[in-house]
Amino acid sequence: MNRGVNQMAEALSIEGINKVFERAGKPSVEALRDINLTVREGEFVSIVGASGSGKSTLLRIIDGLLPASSGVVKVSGHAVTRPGADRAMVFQQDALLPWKPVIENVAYGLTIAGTPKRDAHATAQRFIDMAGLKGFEQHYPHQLSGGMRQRVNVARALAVNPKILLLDEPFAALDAQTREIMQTELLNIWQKSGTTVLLITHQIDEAVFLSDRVIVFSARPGSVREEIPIPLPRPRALEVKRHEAFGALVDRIWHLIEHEVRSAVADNRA
Ligand SMILES: Nc1ncnc2c1ncn2[C@@H]1O[C@H](COP(=O)(O)OP(=O)(O)OP(=O)(O)O)[C@@H](O)[C@H]1O
Repeated sequence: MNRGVNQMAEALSIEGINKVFERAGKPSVEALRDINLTVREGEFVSIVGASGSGKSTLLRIIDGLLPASSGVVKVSGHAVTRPGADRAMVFQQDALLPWKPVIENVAYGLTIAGTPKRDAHATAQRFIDMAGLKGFEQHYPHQLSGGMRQRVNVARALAVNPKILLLDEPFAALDAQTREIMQTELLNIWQKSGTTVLLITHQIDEAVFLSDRVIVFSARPGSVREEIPIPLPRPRALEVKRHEAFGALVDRIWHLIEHEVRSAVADNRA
């Protein structure tokens, strides 16, 4: 498998998405305003923005878990109306089945879709190997570290061969060192699988390290404030974080959202 073959083809197209949450007896909440964004096949794109700027809401709309108030999301040209096998989501919280070993957790999406067990396990094994979990096939989630469990989650999401992998702060619960290791693991898996990735993160350095492009959201209602291309060469190793160009990109993005992050923090304190 190699990435970048179809870099010109659009994997995801978000067209004029608005989202207003109506609340009985309370003022409605405008979460997203006129979001327009396209992601090419094999591209790695991150969204950063202040807390409450609608990032998770957008990911849930893309996944088909939540309807938009207006606008359309298309995956490979087809409008999204509900969750589907062309999208897979990984959340911050562990979503593994505690009573199933790693191999069955990774194969789970395939078996419920009717894939014969032998084939499902063969595919699962491929992604277990890719995620560096060889030897842990028969371990149960409680026998794994937090970082390993998140790797199982990523392997499970990729095993169903989604067009797009949606990652909602997947490493937020991990300590700083494990998080950095997971970032490189994710890059390795992404390079090998060729999947299109849309990642939400609060960590600007994580977004810069991983992405081809970083989308900066304004404060609520969330809208695309700026798109920053990340021209750092690939493959990337953690050393790239020490380069001047890396620091300059992180600074630029931080300056774009600093004011909004500060006001979101002040709101939460009030
Ligand atoms: N079901 C809901 N009903 C009402 N308001 C909601 C609902 N879900 C989200 N919101 C509001 O929509 C806004 C956007 O929330 P969302 O969780 O998408 O932001 P976020 O950028 O992902 O935040 P964070 O970075 O803190 O996770 C917030 O003000 C939130 O309170």
